[in-house]
Amino acid sequence: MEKIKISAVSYTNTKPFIYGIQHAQVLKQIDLSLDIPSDCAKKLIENQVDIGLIPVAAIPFVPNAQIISSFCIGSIGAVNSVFIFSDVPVNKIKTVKLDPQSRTSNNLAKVLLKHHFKVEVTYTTDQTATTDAIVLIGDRTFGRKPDFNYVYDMGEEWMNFTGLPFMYAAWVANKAISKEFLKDFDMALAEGIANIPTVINQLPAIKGIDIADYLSDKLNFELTAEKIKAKDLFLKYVTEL
Ligand SMILES: C=C(O[C@@H]1C=C(C(=O)O)C=C[C@H]1O)C(=O)O
Repeated sequence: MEKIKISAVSYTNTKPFIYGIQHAQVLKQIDLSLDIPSDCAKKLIENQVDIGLIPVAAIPFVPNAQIISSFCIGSIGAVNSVFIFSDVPVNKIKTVKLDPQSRTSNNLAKVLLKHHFKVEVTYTTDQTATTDAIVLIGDRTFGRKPDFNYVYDMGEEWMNFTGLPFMYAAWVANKAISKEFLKDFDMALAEGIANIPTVINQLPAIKGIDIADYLSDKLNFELTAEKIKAKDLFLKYVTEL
C-alpha cells in the first residue's frame, strides 16, 4: 500500500503530535517529513505531500483544502512563541521585517498593526534590512525577549483585539483520504496531546523558555468552534489587507 505523505512542523510546538504519531500503529502507513511551516505549506500546495500541518494563512492556496483533524496549533491568549519584537513602542513602528519561515504570523502582524494598533507600517522580507521591528516565530524566539525593548505576543494581542483564541496551523489534506486512516491519525494525535507531560519530560531543557508552561499552558491544541471562528475572521482580515 502506498504511504500517506505528511509534512509536519519541525518546531517544539509539534512535539506532542510527533510523539502520538510515533507511538501509534498508523505510523506504518505514513511517510513523515518535518519542515519549517512555510515549507509545510509549499509541499501541500505543490502536491508533494497529501497532508500538512500548515499555516492557516496558506489554506486558501491549497487546492481542495480540507481540515482533517480535531487538533491544531492554537492558543487562548498569549502563546509565547509568536512575537513582534521591537526597538520602539508599537505606535512608533514604521518598518517591520517579516519571518521567512512563517505564513500565518506575518499576516497576523499586518492585521494587528493595521486594525488593533492602528499604525501604518512598511514590510520587508529582506533579511539584511534594518527595521524598527521584526516578526519571529517558533523555537528561534526562545530566550530572545531580553534583546528587544518592546515585546508583543501576537496570541495575546489577538485576544485583546477580538476576544477570541487563535489557530496558527491546522492539519490539512489536499485530496480525499480514507476515513479509516483519518480516524486512526486523529487518535494518534489525541494520544500525543494526552501525553504532553511525558513529552515534556523527554525534552532537554532550553534556555529562555519554560517548556512545561509552553506546551501545557500556552499552546492549546483542540480545534474548537471558537478557534474556527477566529480562523475565518483572521482570513477575512487577510483578504482585505
Ligand atoms: C505557535 C506557533 O505557530 C506556528 C506559526 C506559523 C506561522 O506563523 O505561519 C505556522 C505554524 C506554527 O508553527 C509558532 O511557530 O510559534
